[in-house]
Amino acid sequence: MLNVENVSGGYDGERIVKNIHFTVEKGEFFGILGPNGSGKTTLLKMMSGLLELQQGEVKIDETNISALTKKQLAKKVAVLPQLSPQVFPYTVKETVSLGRYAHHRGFFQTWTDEDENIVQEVMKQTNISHFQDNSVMEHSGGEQQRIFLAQALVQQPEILLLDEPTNHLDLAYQKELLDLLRKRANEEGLTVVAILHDLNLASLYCDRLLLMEKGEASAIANPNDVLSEDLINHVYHTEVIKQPHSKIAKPQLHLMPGKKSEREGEQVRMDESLLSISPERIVLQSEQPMKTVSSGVVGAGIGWYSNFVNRHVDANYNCTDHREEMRTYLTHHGFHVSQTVGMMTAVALEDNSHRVYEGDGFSVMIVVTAGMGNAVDSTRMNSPVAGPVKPGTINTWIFVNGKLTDEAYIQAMITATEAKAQVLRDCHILDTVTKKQATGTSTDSILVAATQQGKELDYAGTATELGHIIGKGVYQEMKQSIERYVKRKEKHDHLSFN
Ligand SMILES: Nc1ncnc2c1ncn2[C@@H]1O[C@H](COP(=O)(O)OP(=O)(O)OP(=O)(O)O)[C@@H](O)[C@H]1O
Repeated sequence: MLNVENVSGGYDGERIVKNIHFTVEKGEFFGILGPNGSGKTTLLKMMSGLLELQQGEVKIDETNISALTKKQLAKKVAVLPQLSPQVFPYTVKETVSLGRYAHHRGFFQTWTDEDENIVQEVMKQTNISHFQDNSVMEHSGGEQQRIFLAQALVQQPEILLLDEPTNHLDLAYQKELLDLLRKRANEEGLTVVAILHDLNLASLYCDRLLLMEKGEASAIANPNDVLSEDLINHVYHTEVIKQPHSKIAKPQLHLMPGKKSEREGEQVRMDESLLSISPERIVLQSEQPMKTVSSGVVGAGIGWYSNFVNRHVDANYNCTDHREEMRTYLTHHGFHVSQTVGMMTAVALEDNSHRVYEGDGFSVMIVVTAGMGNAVDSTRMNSPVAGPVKPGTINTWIFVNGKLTDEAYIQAMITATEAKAQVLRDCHILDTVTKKQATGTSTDSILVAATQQGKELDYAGTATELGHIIGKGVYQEMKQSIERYVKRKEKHDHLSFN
């Protein structure tokens, strides 16, 4: 266990680091963050015994490090300093081997098999074996970083102190180095203390973080608490947005770039002139990407998209990989798949219904295509919905010219779904199997997209103007579209009958 007890210190009597107090447990990965000049390196130098303390103590397992000889300390603590431009003309292997110094008794003690095995193993782990006979001077900053990390690891310390270890490393090596350190921490109980500038990497790898500000500890806690928008904004004087990582329970911070021009952020256009409707597809192309939450065939989930395509497919459309087929279709028709949300429907697109609804400082455009072939009661108890599904689906598009919160996106979906159930009730649409009231169809899709410009719209529940417009608008457009669908079907059935 490493104890940093009320430590203060600096250079030439000046106090740079002030009253820092924390404990790092065996096997813990502890990160030190802070703006340039906040005292991180000075603190690390004091923890490694390189810089004398003005006040306080640094202890390893209750022993003050000032009571240890250099060699005793080197067996316990290894340091990877910031990369120095000055390197000596040794080979890579010689440089790494210097890390074994603490384990040799006499100055001229011979090199043992154990030393060789450890050096070879660590060089393999840090991926430097293949250039072990080259001079260190021939290597790039990133390669030198790995060489000096290997030197620290062959020292087999209990505690590893690293000053910006991922500097100079490309993306893959940053991940590899941090994976390696975390594995050693978990499996071998190596205690890792690392100064990191990348707050997102710190979030992914560190168990706890110390955030320094002007030589003092601004926070010591788990990454979720330290990486709060307010704290980071306060310490770095920079606006960040905190979001969860999409795959694991770790926070990530997004920077907000400054405006490109004064015009950026002005209200953007969102009206029917952006829509083009043909029997083959309905397309909305916006001038700027919109933040979209959708259940489309392509572009589903959360993302920023500028093309929205509702494609007509034949009633007998059957494809083993409909996502891939849809991507091919979009590409073939000139849409960049990465910028497009794509949906499918077998209903006649002429029967769509759409309109722009004006709110106070914002607008909403709603576009609906509706078919009832798979009408279903979602509360059906006995028989699950099973294929083959007949073509016929409700695709609902809601475009908001305004700035929505995540909460508003979710509420918009709730409001739209409630409106859908009401339309189906009023249109007497029944579940095709149970003949009870239908609440939707088994293949419905929805998208809510917002320009994220203009008026801030925090909520979209029915108590708000936005919610009211969505509820009313979805009801009206969907009802219109269903009535057109029903009329066409009656005409078709009548013709087939005759
Ligand atoms: N050898 C030194 N002699 C005198 N002052 C120093 C010395 N090293 C650093 N300082 C000063 O101490 C303060 C803290 O520096 P330190 O290197 O600890 O900050 P840091 O948080 O690691 O910064 P960075 O993120 O830029 O690496 C700075 O104002 C710096 O100028």
